[in-house]
Amino acid sequence: MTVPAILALEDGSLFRGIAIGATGETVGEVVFNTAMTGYQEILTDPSYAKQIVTLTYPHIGNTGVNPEDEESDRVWAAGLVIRDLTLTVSSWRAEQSLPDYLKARNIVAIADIDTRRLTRILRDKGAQNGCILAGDDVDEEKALATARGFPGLKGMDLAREVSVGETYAWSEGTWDRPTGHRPGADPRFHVVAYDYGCKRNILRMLADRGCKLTVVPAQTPASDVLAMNPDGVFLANGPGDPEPCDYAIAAIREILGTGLPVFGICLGHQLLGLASGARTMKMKNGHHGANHPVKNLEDGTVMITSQNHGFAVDADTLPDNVKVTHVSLFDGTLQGIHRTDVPAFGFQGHPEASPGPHDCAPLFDHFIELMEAHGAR
Ligand SMILES: NC(=O)CC[C@H](N)C(=O)O
Repeated sequence: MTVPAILALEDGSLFRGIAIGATGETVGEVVFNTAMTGYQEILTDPSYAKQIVTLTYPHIGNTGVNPEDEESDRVWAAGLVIRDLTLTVSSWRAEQSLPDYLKARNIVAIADIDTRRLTRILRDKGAQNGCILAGDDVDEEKALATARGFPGLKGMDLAREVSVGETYAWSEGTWDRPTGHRPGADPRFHVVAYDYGCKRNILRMLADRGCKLTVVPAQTPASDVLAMNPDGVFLANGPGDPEPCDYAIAAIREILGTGLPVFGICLGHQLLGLASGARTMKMKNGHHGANHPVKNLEDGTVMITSQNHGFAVDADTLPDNVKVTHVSLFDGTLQGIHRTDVPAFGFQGHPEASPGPHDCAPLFDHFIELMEAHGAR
């Protein structure tokens, strides 16, 4: 027995399909992600809070779900939109199938819709607010009104909502441990990581490189972080608009003033830009995928990167002490910055991948080099 579901966009577009997760209602900004793998990592990435994710890859569910692929302790995406759900994999135990995973976590999701048509609308008009209703009595007018009632992500501070409540220690590494360091054994650096919505693979990749991590809530004052005597400070990815996160911008500015090495990823990179005096802006489409080419302006090389952002640092607002290190070859937007006066840098993409290619892993090594140089002084 299939259960009906509808997706309504604020522009009035309607899509009729079937429910593959929980029944009920969800609302958020609808974005499309072009990655061909990694739906579980995408769903559990806290950066997707209040976003409904459309996967452009048409056939989803083939690989089931498993505990190793969780990027946080829950699903953060507000909903899921797919073309075609794999229903034929009979070998999955119930807890390993995508629909059961979504139902157990109360995530509303829709399948059997024309995701190409949806993606074209999002590409032409930019990210749209939308609503999925799933159940036997779905009401189109209600879905449309709910979509139009969503205020949009601009101006929304979500980092403080998704962040951890308590400080905790992290020492687990990745499964393949490319650097040969045994995570947790004889750490060389103490890194304090601001959790604005941190993905676990970032922490693992730092642990691989000899970092002992203390993960702190988004609103932790700089003085508390400095009292932990870190060798470097990491600024995590996270959801929402960076601009209203005034507590984070103030803390980062104070930390930058001490000359400690600082590394920011995605939201962390945007906050580093704001703390350095630049502005951020909302993009028309944003970048969500695992195949985005990014050029390193220092050596001319191109990396294929994993991306998930809807805001960006505005390249026209950079102060003199911030240089551009990377740009997107899709749309020319700013992808990386480095401060010229202090050892601080940020990257807009997701060098930890999960999902995605590993081309950007050397960015983690650069943070280690900055901490080595800082300690040697
Ligand atoms: N992955 C992230 O950290 C996303 C950053 C920010 N929320 C954006 O959409 O641009």
